[in-house]
Amino acid sequence: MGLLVDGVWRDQWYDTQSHGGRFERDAAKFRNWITPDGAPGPSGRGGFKAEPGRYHLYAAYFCPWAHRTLIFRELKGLAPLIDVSIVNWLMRENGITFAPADGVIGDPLFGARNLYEIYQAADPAYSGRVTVPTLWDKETKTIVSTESSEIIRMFNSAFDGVGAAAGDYYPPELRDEIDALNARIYPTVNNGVYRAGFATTQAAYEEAIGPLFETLDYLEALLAERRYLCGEQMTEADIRLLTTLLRFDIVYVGHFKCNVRRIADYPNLWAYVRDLYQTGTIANTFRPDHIKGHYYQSHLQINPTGIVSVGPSIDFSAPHDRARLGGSG
Ligand SMILES: N[C@@H](CCC(=O)N[C@@H](CS)C(=O)NCC(=O)O)C(=O)O
Repeated sequence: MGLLVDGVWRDQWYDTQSHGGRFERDAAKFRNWITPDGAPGPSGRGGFKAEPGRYHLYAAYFCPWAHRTLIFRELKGLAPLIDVSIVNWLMRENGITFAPADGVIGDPLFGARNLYEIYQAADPAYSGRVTVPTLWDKETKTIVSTESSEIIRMFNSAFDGVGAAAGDYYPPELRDEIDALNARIYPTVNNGVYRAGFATTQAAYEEAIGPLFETLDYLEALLAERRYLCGEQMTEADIRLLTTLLRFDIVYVGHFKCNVRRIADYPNLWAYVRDLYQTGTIANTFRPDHIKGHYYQSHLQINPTGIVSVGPSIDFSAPHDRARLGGSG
């Protein structure tokens, strides 16, 4: 676990001391966009035209942010267009690695052993965190983006003219609603579990736990009436929530102390997770062994023995009965 400083790897855990025990996530530094014609996107520079075979996605099964991109790659049928590497779940002194193991897909471009080598290839003087997902451009030999929320937007539409599957998960008429949901769910739920788990003071932990369960309670009520967060159509907001909910009972309840309630205690949220999990080929992207291995074995500050919990046993393929609320998933 560490970061690059002027292109040199340094093994170092997150600094919470200077923020009153709070975990504060660094903003992603590569923020370019793939667009249909290579014109610049909302941030960064242009020159990244959507073309089959041009881009490579470095992803992880363990990571909720990378998981979003893997799900979008499935939903949009992008596997034939965008190759993928899957990193090892263990994150220790060399950070994220390609150490061979079941489910790991190594780096075909550089034969890298560690993800930081990809960042050094993009910018030999890079300073900052080295994270998954990382989207690489083989043509200009640089990193396009390290921000999952933006990578899924690119995957949603940029490749539509070059062979992506149909489907718009950020349709114009729902954008305001999706943006509002994301604005609440990201800080309190997606990042909220990390703010609880990585807190190093009681106050910082409690500061995260309250809003986390308030939002889950709110979503539970919303999903009594609606099959998906925005109604009958599955959107980006659902996928962003799903990757956190899939990890909740298996790691966040125990490892991150998010144990006021389990997802299994919320009838609507729990059925909703099963519904989404059973949609299309989403289940192919879910590897609970990588997820549990990562959290319990990589965060030795929280779990110094590195022992991985055996339970709980959860059947995500059990019937969900959500089709009664409409929609087609
Ligand atoms: N803003 C990034 C966050 C990605 C992120 O933090 N990924 C974690 C794994 S779950 C990571 O790579 N951590 C390594 C580190 O922080 O050094 C995104 O959403 O794409």
